[in-house]
Amino acid sequence: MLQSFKLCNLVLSRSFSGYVSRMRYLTRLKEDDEACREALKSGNFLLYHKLSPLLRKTSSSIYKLASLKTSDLEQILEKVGKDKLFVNESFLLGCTDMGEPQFSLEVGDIDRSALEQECRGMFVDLRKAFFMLPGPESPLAAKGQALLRWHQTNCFCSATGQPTVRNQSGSLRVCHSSGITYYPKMAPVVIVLVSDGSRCLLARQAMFPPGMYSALSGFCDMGESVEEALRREVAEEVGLEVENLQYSGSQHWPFPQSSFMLACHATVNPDKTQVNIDKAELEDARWFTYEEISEALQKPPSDPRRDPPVFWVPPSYAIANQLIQEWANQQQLSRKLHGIK
Ligand SMILES: NC(=O)c1ccc[n+]([C@@H]2O[C@H](COP(=O)([O-])OP(=O)(O)OC[C@H]3O[C@@H](n4cnc5c(N)ncnc54)[C@H](O)[C@@H]3O)[C@@H](O)[C@H]2O)c1
Ligand SMILES: [Mg+2]
Repeated sequence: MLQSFKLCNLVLSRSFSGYVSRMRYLTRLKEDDEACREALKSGNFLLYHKLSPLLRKTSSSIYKLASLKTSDLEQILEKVGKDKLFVNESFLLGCTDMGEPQFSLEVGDIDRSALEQECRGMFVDLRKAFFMLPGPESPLAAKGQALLRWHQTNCFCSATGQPTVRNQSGSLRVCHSSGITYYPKMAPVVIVLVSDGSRCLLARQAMFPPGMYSALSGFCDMGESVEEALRREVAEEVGLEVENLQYSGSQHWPFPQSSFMLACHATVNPDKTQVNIDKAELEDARWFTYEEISEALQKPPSDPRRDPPVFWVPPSYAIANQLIQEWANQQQLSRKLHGIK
């Protein structure tokens, strides 16, 4: 069985591009428990302590996700008094560009400082880790946490109350009593940057850090399209009617519990820009000029413990930042065309 699996992978990697063979390999690992157990023997593991990922400082003093090989992880587990079979509790995350499988493992029931010492790293709250990690590592850290959280909160069938059982990869859980299969879920959220042609509309919730304003956002209701959700959210939160919706991109967002952010641009009639804020949702919503936005994009987020609350926008790992950046680029281009400095 294993031999034929390896042969099959070899044939795949010769006949397809690297990307296609990696995706086919992952599909196989998701569906085939034995193949996944085998992959655990040569995996890369991200560790989480009560959902905080393990980071390590590199020789060039930047922080990266600590990725442990199977043999290293087994040795560490034995040193902290845990059976090395604990590795099998990991969940499949993906694979590296070299085709090595990646897993996440929750180690919250092991002594944190002993683990940090053995791993030469530290467990960091995910929100803080986002500020410390290089750009491409944040989505992986978020995915690892989201998958662990989903399994921790879906141990029982909502129809029967009976325990659900995971497959080896962690791509699903089954209730053997009802036969229901549960798959990891994300809640769709629309996020929209509204423009009146020369200004953009940003808002803040009372829970945001002082001074931070972001694009309008909201969870999609059951049965809604992205376009419907977006028009409704803007109407509800600031009392405006948007038009010209344009898709920009998407992002998995681990807070509060795995959202799927769908980001768009939209415009309003420049004669109808009076905002009427829903104070239950938002503390403030304001129109910002190109000058205010480009200044905010150039400065790092302020530290609320040190700085007075000045206006700033979400950092680059948040899709709100992408929307704001795109709007600023578009404004810059149109100002150039019209000879405005
Ligand atoms: N990545 C980014 O750039 C970015 C930017 C803005 C918001 N966000 C995320 O988008 C999420 C939603 O934005 P919002 O707060 O403006 O939404 P919102 O305007 O829909 O208001 C949130 C309220 O909606 C209700 N709600 C409905 N469905 C929900 C669900 N599935 N899960 C939780 N609450 C639900 C709750 O009462 C909640 O208090 C936020 O939690 C935030 O983490 C991400
Ligand atoms: Mg909202």
